[in-house]
Amino acid sequence: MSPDRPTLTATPHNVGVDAAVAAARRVVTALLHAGDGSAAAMAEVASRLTAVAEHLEEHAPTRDERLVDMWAGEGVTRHDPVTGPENAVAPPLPLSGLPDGSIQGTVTLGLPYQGPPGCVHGGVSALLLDHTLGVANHWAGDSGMTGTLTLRYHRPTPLFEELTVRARQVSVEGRKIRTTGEILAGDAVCVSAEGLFVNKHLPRPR
Ligand SMILES: CCCCCCCCCCCCCC(=O)SCCNC(=O)CCNC(=O)[C@H](O)C(C)(C)COP(=O)(O)OP(=O)(O)OC[C@H]1O[C@@H](n2cnc3c(N)ncnc32)[C@H](O)[C@@H]1OP(=O)(O)O
Repeated sequence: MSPDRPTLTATPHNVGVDAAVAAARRVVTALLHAGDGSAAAMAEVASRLTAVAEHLEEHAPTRDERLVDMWAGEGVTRHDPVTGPENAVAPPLPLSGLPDGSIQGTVTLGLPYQGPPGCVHGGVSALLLDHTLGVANHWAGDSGMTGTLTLRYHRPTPLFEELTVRARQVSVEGRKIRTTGEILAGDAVCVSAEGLFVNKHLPRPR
């Protein structure tokens, strides 16, 4: 971690659930690459994946226990669908704080995130931006829930290329927090976002 670029999201471990989740992401991508035309023995693949799921389910805590556990830490989240190392849905997108108060991260998205041919799904872009704007608010000190998120899709966002996702808090007026952000491919802005967050927090499960 660079001292002038603090990491604002959980760092994945190479062991335990994080390592298993990294393998699961690889499986999701490999399945999509394989498709119906694959020569792989899909019935055997399905059987082995089902056995893995059953093993995990057998050894999991209850859902309520897990919810408490997920929210027990006071720092960054490990389970969210954008940055979380224990969430196989997350690409993941690691985020760092910049000296000017903004935050930024880079990510390369593959086939699981496709919308138009060869390009990122617009809803996935919205997910990345909503979360990044939210983390920018935490980093700035005033945070809340998304009230309104306005997106402009300037040009198709490419898969398989490094994207930069960045955001900054713009103003705080009473409970209303305004935040902006962008997704860029190289120097080109693909998607820009304006968010109106309202300072309100749901209680953590206990
Ligand atoms: C472990 C630590 C973790 C740290 C890192 C984690 C990072 C996580 C990042 C996660 C990121 C992901 C984030 C997520 O996924 S958040 C999940 C998605 N968002 C929601 O589910 C929110 C659902 N809505 C609500 O809960 C409430 O309606 C909110 C909270 C929005 C308002 O609440 P409340 O009912 O109490 O508000 P109020 O009526 O007293 O009005 C107050 C003021 O606000 C104005 N207003 C109200 N609504 C809207 C609106 N929709 N747009 C624009 N403005 C709105 C209103 O006019 C008034 O202004 P004024 O009249 O005073 O001028």
